[in-house]
Amino acid sequence: MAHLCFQVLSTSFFTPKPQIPVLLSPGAACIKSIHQYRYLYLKAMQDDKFSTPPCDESKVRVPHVLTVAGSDSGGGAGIQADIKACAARGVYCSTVITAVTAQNTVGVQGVNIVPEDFVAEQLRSVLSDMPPNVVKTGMLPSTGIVKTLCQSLKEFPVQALVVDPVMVSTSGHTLAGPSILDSFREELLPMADIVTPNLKEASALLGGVPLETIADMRSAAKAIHDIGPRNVLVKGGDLPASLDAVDVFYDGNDFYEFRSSRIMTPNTHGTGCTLASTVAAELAKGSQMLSAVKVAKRYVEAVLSYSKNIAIGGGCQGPMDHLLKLKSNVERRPFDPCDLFLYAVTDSRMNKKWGRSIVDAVKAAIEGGASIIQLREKEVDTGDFLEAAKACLKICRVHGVPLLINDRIDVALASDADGVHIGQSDMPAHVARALLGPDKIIGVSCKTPEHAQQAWVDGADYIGSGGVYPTNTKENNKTIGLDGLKTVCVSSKLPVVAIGGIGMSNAQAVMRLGVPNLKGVAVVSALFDRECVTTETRKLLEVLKESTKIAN
Ligand SMILES: Cc1ncc(COP(=O)(O)OP(=O)(O)O)c(N)n1
Ligand SMILES: Cc1ncsc1CCOP(=O)(O)O
Ligand SMILES: [Mg+2]
Repeated sequence: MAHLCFQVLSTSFFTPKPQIPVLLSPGAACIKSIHQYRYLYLKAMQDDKFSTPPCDESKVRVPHVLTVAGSDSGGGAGIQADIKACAARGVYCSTVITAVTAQNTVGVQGVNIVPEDFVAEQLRSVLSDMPPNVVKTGMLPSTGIVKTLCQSLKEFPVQALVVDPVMVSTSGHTLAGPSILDSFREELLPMADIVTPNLKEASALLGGVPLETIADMRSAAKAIHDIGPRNVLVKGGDLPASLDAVDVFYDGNDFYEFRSSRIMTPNTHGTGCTLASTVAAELAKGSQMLSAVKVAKRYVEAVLSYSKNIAIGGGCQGPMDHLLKLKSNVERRPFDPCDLFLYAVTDSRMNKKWGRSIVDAVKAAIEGGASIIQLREKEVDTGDFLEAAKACLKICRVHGVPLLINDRIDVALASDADGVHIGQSDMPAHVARALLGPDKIIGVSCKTPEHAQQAWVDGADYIGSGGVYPTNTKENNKTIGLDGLKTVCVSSKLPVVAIGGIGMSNAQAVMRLGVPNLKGVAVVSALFDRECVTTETRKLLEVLKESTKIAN
C-alpha cells in the first residue's frame, strides 16, 4: 500500500533539520500522485530548501502546530480550543483563520467566511517563516479554501497533517456543506496522516451510509482509509445505546478500539477540536501516531471530567475547560506571611505515642487556631503519607489553612498540597521551585544571613529559623538562640518563622524581639506531644496574641 512506502528516519524533531521521509519502495513513482507533497518534501530536502537559517545553538526549538480552522466566539471549539489544547500540552500553536463564527452555548448565530486569498496569505505568512511540525485542520468552509490549503502544503510540506473533517456544529449548524466533500476526498484526505471524523462526518465522507454499530465504524474506517489517509480514527461518541464511548482506530493494517466510560456532562463543546489538536501536539513532540491518539483520548477524558460541572453560558452545550493543571493554583489563595503566626508542625512519633492519626492531629490543631500546618512525618511509608496528605488537604482547604509537606516534594506534588518546607541538606530551593511551579509555597530552614540570602535568591516564600531554644524533637540541631534569630531576621528579605523549643513559656520572648519580618512561631512538641492538641494550640494562640498587643 502506498502509505507503507514511507518511513521516518529521524525521531527527534528538535534537530536543526526536519524529519526526512524516505521512499523505500522501488515503485515509488506510483505513489507520487497520492503523497505528492511528501515527494516534494523529499525533493526539497535534496535541494536543501529546508536548511534552517544559521541558528544560535543556545536557542531551543519548540514543537509547533499550525491550526487551520474557524474562530468560535464562545471560546469552546475551533481555533480557541486548538490554542488551549496545544498550550496545555506544551506545544506552540500558530493559527490560520478560515471563518469567524458568532456562537455561544445556545448555538451558532452567524458565520463569516474569510476570503480564500486571505486564507492563502495567512498560510504563506506562517509556513514561509515559521514552519510548523504539524498542520491540523478544522472548519474548512469552502472548496476554494480546501484547495488553497492543499496547494500551500505542497509548496511548504510539513511533517504531519491531522484532518478533523468538521462539517456540523454540536448544535446542528452546518459549518462546511456537502460541496466540500469532493475536495476532501480527492485532495485533502490523501495528504492526511490521520483523519478524525465523528459518526456523522464519517457517514458524509462515505456518501451517507448509516453507521450504527462498532462493526459499522470498522467498515467506515477501512473505507475512509481507502480514500488515502494513512490513519483513520472514527469517533463513536454519538453511537446510540452505548454506555462506553468507543472510538475505532485503523492504521491500514490493524484496528484498535479505544473505550472510555461516558462522562455525563453537557460541557462537551470542543471535544473534537481538542482531540485532533492534542493528536497534532503529541505528533509535534515526536510521538508515534498510535501513542499520540492514546494520549489525546486520555487528555480529552481528563478535561471532560474536570469540566463536567462548570457553568459557562445559559445554553445546553457548555464548553470544556482545558487548562486544568493551572486551575488548582489559580483557585488557591496566595501565600500571606501572616499565615506563619501559629505554625503547627506534626510529628509521626508523637502522634503514635498519643495514639492519634495524622488527620486527627491536623483537625485538632486547626480547631485550636493554627494558621498553617506542616506534615513532618519522617517515619511514615510514602503511600500512607500521600493518603494522609490528601485527607489533611481536604480539611485544610475547608478552613482556608495552607498545608505544607516537610522534605517530600514528591508527596507535595502528588497530593497537590500548598507547598513544602525544605532544609539546608534537602534539594536546593530553586530546584524545588522549578518542580513545584510559581504558585506553591516554599519555606527553607536558615541559620545564617547567608542561608537567608540564598533562600531569597532561590525563590522561597519564607524562612524557618532555629532552633531558637534546645529541643529533643530534632537531633544534633545547633541552637542559634534569640540573638542568632535576630541576626537572621534583620538580614532576611523574606518573612521569618522561629522554630525550636518554643512553647507557652517562651513564645512571648520570641515575638517581642521586635523585628518586623518575624511573623510567628513554628511548634512541634508544645502542641503535639500533649494530650489535647486543641487545648494547647488555643492556649498558645492566646499567648501569641497577647505578645502582639504588648508589642503594639
Ligand atoms: C517552619 C520550619 N522551619 C524549619 C524546619 C526544619 O526543617 P529541616 O531543617 O529540613 O529539618 P527537618 O524538619 O526536615 O528535620 C521545619 N521543619 N519547619
Ligand atoms: C524541625 C526543627 N527544626 C529546627 S528545630 C526543630 C524542632 C522543633 O520542634 P519543637 O517545637 O518540638 O522544639
Ligand atoms: Mg528537612
